[in-house]
Amino acid sequence: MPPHTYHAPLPIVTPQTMGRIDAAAIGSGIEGYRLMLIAGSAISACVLEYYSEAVGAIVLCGPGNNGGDGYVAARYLAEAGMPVLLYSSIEPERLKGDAGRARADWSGPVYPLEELDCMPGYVVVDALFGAGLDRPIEGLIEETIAAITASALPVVAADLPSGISGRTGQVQGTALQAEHTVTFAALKPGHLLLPGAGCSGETHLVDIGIPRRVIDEHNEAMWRNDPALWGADLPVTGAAGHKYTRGHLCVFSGSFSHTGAARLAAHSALRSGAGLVTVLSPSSAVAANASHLTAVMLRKVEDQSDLDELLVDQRLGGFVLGPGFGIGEKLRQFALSIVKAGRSCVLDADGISAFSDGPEMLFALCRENPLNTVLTPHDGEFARLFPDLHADAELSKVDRARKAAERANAVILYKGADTVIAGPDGRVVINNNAPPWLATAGSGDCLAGIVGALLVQQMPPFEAAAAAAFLHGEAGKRAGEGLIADDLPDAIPPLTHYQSDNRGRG
Ligand SMILES: NC(=O)C1=CN([C@@H]2O[C@H](COP(=O)(O)OP(=O)(O)OC[C@H]3O[C@@H](n4cnc5c(N)ncnc54)[C@H](OP(=O)(O)O)[C@@H]3O)[C@@H](O)[C@H]2O)[C@H](O)CC1
Ligand SMILES: [K+]
Repeated sequence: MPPHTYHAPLPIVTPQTMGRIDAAAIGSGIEGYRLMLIAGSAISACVLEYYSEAVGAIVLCGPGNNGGDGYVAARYLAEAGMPVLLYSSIEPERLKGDAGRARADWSGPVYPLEELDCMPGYVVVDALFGAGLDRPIEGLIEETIAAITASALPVVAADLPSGISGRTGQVQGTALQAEHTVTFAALKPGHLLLPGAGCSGETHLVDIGIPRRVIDEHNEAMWRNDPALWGADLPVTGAAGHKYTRGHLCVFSGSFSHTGAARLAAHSALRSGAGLVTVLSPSSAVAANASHLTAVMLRKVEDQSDLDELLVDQRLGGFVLGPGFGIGEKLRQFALSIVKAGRSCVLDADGISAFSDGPEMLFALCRENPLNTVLTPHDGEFARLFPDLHADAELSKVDRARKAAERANAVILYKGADTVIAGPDGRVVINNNAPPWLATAGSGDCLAGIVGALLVQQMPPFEAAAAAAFLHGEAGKRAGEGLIADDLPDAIPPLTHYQSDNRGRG
């Protein structure tokens, strides 16, 4: 298969920055109302494409420019011959600026929201709130959302489903569930972070005429995960390559009854291109591991002196520590000596929980040996390691991951259906290719193995973590619904499929 050529990764911006982008575009001579006309026409086009059989459209307009988009969409839908019923949450005379102009250009009746009747066969256009939502929805609009939800009418949202914070993806009081969301110029975190991602349905990103240059000037170092970000950093196996040039990864096994996790990670690592993979096993588990391993090698590592001996071999480029290992002093000492030795280290599962009571020494060592460590917490593990960040309701998952990466001096791969990867330098990607059935026992062990494999193949850790999350998602899709973790390693796609020359990298 030929390598993909990607133009550019999709930037993600917060609604606050989007406001600045709008202002900059308008300041450079682009007329604001023109942006609204294109936005409204895109919403109308979405309705006509997906709901051409609808009896009509119920358009709900709010107090700001999101409502303005609704008036424009209503006009285009009516011009296309679709019956339109338009309801406003405020007296229409109060609309100002571009939204006021959009209202003036709408020649049909405007009904107060109180009169809304969710008639069967209609499609709802939600233009109540977009980027400007800044507090919980209550009162009449809350009741309206409840009525639409109860009616099960399909919803097309303008910019964001009303009630979803574009910055955090969190529900502000209550929120509409859209089948389609039409957004403008750039994705917002709320389209990709849960629960906003789920409420958005299918998200359509529309170019409304804001130059890419203006968006790039306001970039927040945040992208949707995409091979365009890391395709050029994927390891290339040249004709002269041999197994040592492809890196040697070691994966620690747990004790006798906890060996499967390490083997899943090890198998995934080999499938992700590591030249050699060795499972490091305590004596009690050597027999159990030996009976299951073929291409993966096996070595006894019982205690610190065994590990010290191993660390003398510079060819052992990286370690995966945590899956099935057990929480305790042994894990902490192993982790600290690996990081101290300047080796790549993926700390997963118990490898994270073991530091709940005092991660400072680990974080300090990571500072001395930057670009070596990747932490892969799920939400519970994140809460154990960064309780203050986890408890801060003001922070989005992106904010939490960023602050954690900065504090830990390590790459944070914050797992979930909306996995966020953050580097200590502030870069962030949000991954959105994981199918729901990827959430299965052992899936995280496979992911840790993929990260480790890419690290020992000399991929920089932020790119390695982002690529691993993406490959893991693709493997989940390839293995299909009903997969178990044992299926995942063999479903990892070939890396060459995603190699690129990175022309799009900004
Ligand atoms: N991105 C683009 O390029 C374009 C986007 N457009 C659309 O414009 C909106 C953003 O418009 P804005 O007017 O800034 O904000 P909203 O329409 O989302 O909200 C309007 C006001 O609503 C009030 N508010 C906020 N939360 C609540 C709440 N929970 N209950 C009641 N009222 C609420 C708030 O005003 P206050 O004075 O009451 O504080 C908001 O200011 C964007 O999403 C796009 O759809 C343009 O079309 C141009 C191109
Ligand atoms: K909306």
